[in-house]
Amino acid sequence: MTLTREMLTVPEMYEADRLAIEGGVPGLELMEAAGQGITAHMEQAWDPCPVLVLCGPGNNGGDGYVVARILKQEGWPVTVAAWGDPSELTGDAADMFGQWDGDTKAFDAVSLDGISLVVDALFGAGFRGDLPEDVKGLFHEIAARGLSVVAVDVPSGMNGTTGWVAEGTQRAEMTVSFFRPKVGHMLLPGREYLGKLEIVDIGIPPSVLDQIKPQTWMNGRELWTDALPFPEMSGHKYSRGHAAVVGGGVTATGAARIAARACLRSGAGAVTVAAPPAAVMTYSITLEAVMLASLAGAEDFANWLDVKRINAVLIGPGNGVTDRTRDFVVAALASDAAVTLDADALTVFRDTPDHLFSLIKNRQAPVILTPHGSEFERLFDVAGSAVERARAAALQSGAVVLLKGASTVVAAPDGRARVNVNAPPWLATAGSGDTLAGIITGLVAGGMPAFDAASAGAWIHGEAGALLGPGMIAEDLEAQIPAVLAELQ
Ligand SMILES: NC(=O)C1=CN([C@@H]2O[C@H](COP(=O)(O)OP(=O)(O)OC[C@H]3O[C@@H](n4cnc5c(N)ncnc54)[C@H](OP(=O)(O)O)[C@@H]3O)[C@@H](O)[C@H]2O)[C@@H](O)CC1
Ligand SMILES: [K+]
Repeated sequence: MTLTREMLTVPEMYEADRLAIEGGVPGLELMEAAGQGITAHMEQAWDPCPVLVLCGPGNNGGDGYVVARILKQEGWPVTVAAWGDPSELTGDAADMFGQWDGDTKAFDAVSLDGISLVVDALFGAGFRGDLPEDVKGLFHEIAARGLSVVAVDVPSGMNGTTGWVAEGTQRAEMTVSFFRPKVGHMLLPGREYLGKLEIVDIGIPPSVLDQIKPQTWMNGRELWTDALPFPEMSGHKYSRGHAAVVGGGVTATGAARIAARACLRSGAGAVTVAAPPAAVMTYSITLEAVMLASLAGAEDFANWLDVKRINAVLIGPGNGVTDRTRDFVVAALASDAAVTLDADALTVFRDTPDHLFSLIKNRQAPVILTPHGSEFERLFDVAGSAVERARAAALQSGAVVLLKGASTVVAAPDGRARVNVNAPPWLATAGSGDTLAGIITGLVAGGMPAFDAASAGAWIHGEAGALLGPGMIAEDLEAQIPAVLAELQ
C-alpha cells in the first residue's frame, strides 16, 4: 500500500528503466507508452488546437516525437521543432523520429504565430548545466505570449532529483512524468514550475522497486496511520504517556502554552508545563487541562522527569537562548524520555553542535530536531536540496530531523526521508511551529516511533491549516486537531 508514495531520484529512475528493459519490456515500448500517457492527459485538458512540439537531442525528445505522431493521427494541427540535428539522434529516440511522418523545423526557424499550446520535450532527466541561449529566448517568447506549456517528465532546465531550476526554465501548466514522481517534483523551486503533475504508468513493473529500494516518500497517511496512538478502552491517562513541555519566562509563556495544548490533543494522556518559578502564576491562570510544575533549575528538572516518569519532553518554544535552556536540554537528553528540540533549544548549540550530537548519539531514546531554515544552518554545514540536507543532518546528529519549509522534509538517521506538501502558505505564521512541535511530542508520548511521529505531525499540522484557510492564527490550529484525527481514525 505504501508503494505508491515512493519518489525516485534521477539515477533511480534510470535504474528502473534499465531493470524494466532487462526484464523484457523493450525501451521502445516504454517510450511509446510515455507518449500515449502524455497525449491522453493533453486530450483530457484541451480540445484539439494548433500545438508546437519542441524536441530535444535525447530520449526526452524521443517522447516528443511520439506525442507529435499521436496528436497528428488524432487530427491536431502539429508543428515540430528540433533542437540540434535530429539525424544525430540515437537509440529509441532515433527510432521515434523515424516514425514521425511530418515536417521537422529547425529550432531557429520556428514561429509561434498561430500556436495555442507548446509541448516541452527538450530536456528531461539528462539535463545538466545551463539552458542554451536559443532555448531561453524561445521560452521567453512563449511566456510573453501566455501560451500554455505541457512539460515532458520535467520542465526543461529542472533537475528531477533536487528540484533546482536553471535560469530561463519555463513554467508549465501540466507536467507528465513516468512510473513514479521524482523527488525534485516535490521540492522548491521546481515544484512551482510543474503546474498539474500527472504520473503515468508506462509498463515498468513495480517489482523493480524491490531492487532499487527507494528511500524517499511523499508524506501521507498510508505511511504511518497504523502507528497513530489512538487510546485503547483499557487505557488510562498515564498509560497514554506523560509529556513535559518546558516553558519560557514570564514574558514568553505563549509558545509553551500553544505547544502544550497541541501536545495534549495529539496523543499524550497528560501534559505538564515545566515552568520557571517566576512565571508559574502566569501559566496557572491560562492553563486548564495542562498541568504545571515549578522547576527552578536543571537538577530539579532532571529529578522531576524521573519521578513523574515523563516519557516525552519538548524544549525550545519561547525558552530563550540562555544557559537555562541549554542545561534543560542536557538534563532531558540524560533522561529516558523521547526528546523534541525546537527553536531556542537548537540555537543554544550554535557554537557547539558536536556536543549536542554526541549527547544524542549516546542515548537510547529518540530525539527529534525541528529546525526552520536558519536554525538548521546554525547547526549543520551541509549543502544540497532540502532532502539531501535533512538526510545528511539526520545522519550527522543521530536524530530524526524535520526541516521546515514550503516542502517540509522529515529524515531519519537510517537514510529514509519523507517530503510533506499538504501545508498551505498561510500556515507560516507566528506560533505555528510551536503547535507542530507540540503535536509531534504528543504523538511520541502516545507511543509513536519518532520518524512516524514527525511525519504524522507535519501532515496533521498541514491538514489543520488547510481546514482553517487564510486568516488563521496559531491559536486556531489546536482546535482543528480532533477533526483531523477523526478523519485518520
Ligand atoms: N528513464 C525512463 O524510464 C524513461 C525515460 N524517458 C524519457 O527519457 C528522458 C531521459 O532521456 P535522456 O537520458 O536521453 O536525457 P534527455 O533529458 O533527453 O537529455 C539528454 C540530451 O540533452 C543534452 N543536454 C543535456 N544538458 C544540456 C544542456 N545544458 N545544453 C544542451 N544539451 C544538453 C545531452 O547532451 P550530452 O550531455 O550527452 O552532451 C543529451 O543529448 C526522460 O526525461 C524521459 O522523458 C521515457 O522515454 C520513458 C522511459
Ligand atoms: K522536458
